[in-house]
Amino acid sequence: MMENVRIYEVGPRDGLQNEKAIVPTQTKIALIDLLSQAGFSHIEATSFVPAKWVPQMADATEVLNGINRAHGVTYAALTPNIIGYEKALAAKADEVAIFGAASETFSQKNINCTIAESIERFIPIVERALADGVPVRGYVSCVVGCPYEGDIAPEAVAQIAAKLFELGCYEISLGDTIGAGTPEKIIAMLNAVKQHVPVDKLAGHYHDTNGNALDNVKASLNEGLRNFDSAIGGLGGCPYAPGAKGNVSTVKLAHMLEREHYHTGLNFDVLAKAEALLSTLGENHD
Ligand SMILES: CC(=O)SCCNC(=O)CCNC(=O)[C@H](O)C(C)(C)COP(=O)(O)OP(=O)(O)OC[C@H]1O[C@@H](n2cnc3c(N)ncnc32)[C@H](O)[C@@H]1OP(=O)(O)O
Ligand SMILES: CC(=O)CC(=O)O
Repeated sequence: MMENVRIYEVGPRDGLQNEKAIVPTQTKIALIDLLSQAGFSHIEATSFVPAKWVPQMADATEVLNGINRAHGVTYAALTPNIIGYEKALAAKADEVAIFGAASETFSQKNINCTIAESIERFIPIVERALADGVPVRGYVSCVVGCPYEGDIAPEAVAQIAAKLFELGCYEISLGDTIGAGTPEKIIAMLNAVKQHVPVDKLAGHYHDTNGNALDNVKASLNEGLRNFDSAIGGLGGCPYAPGAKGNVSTVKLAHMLEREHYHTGLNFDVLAKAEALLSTLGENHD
């Protein structure tokens, strides 16, 4: 029997946050509505961050209010602090994500605080969310390389992954933010993290800057991971990670997994329609 792999679609957030021209709210809604028909259990729809930090996500409330919610699909949003969490809750996000980093400099540039301060900031979010019955996912950025500090030690990743898991995140998504990973580096990082977080609570979130993302997924499958993030059209990047390119493309990832005899449950015809919609945006994707 084929084993299942869950693909967590992050295109509407991680993909669109880095588009140069502001994408109209109705286009974002149309994209999420299409993706909702593709068979994903989880779609990261938006993020509740100040517009001065990420202007592209300024319409987070309108996006969540405008979509047609499909049965069985969890619509998630990034929440950097309690203000973001309150807004996400008001807009009826089904799940929220807190996002830290294994690099001090990236933490400062991306969320304007140290790693230790970020943990203090996350505690009230997780407490509130768990009391409200809202699942919390935790991200660790820069799991192999940082655009400011270079190589990141696997133990630094393990430390923050462990903290986020202890706080109450149900899953830790390991972000190769700048696509610096190679299978060897990813395996070393995973071996450190697996000492602290069960492998079935880990997800791989690999950007494809250097074309290694699919090989990094294969290496992670060998290490026992069965959860991966991807973005439709290979969209993506982070405004605070210079040079970061798109996430691994959902279609490429799903095709590779099916070739390797894993079941994704995704409908390739619907994914093709979503990619066609993206082609109207004009840049940054394949
Ligand atoms: C690898 C990746 O792709 S990660 C995702 C991409 N990166 C991001 O989204 C960047 C996220 N970063 C941020 O959102 C910011 O750094 C923050 C919110 C975490 C911290 O920013 P700071 O400017 O230090 O926040 P601070 O708490 O000082 O608040 C500044 C102002 O923003 C407002 N604000 C704070 N948080 C939020 C929020 N979540 N939503 C809306 N407004 C907010 C405050 O009310 C305050 O407003 P005021 O100036 O009118 O008083
Ligand atoms: C929050 C993320 O988007 C993760 C990353 O790419 O570092």
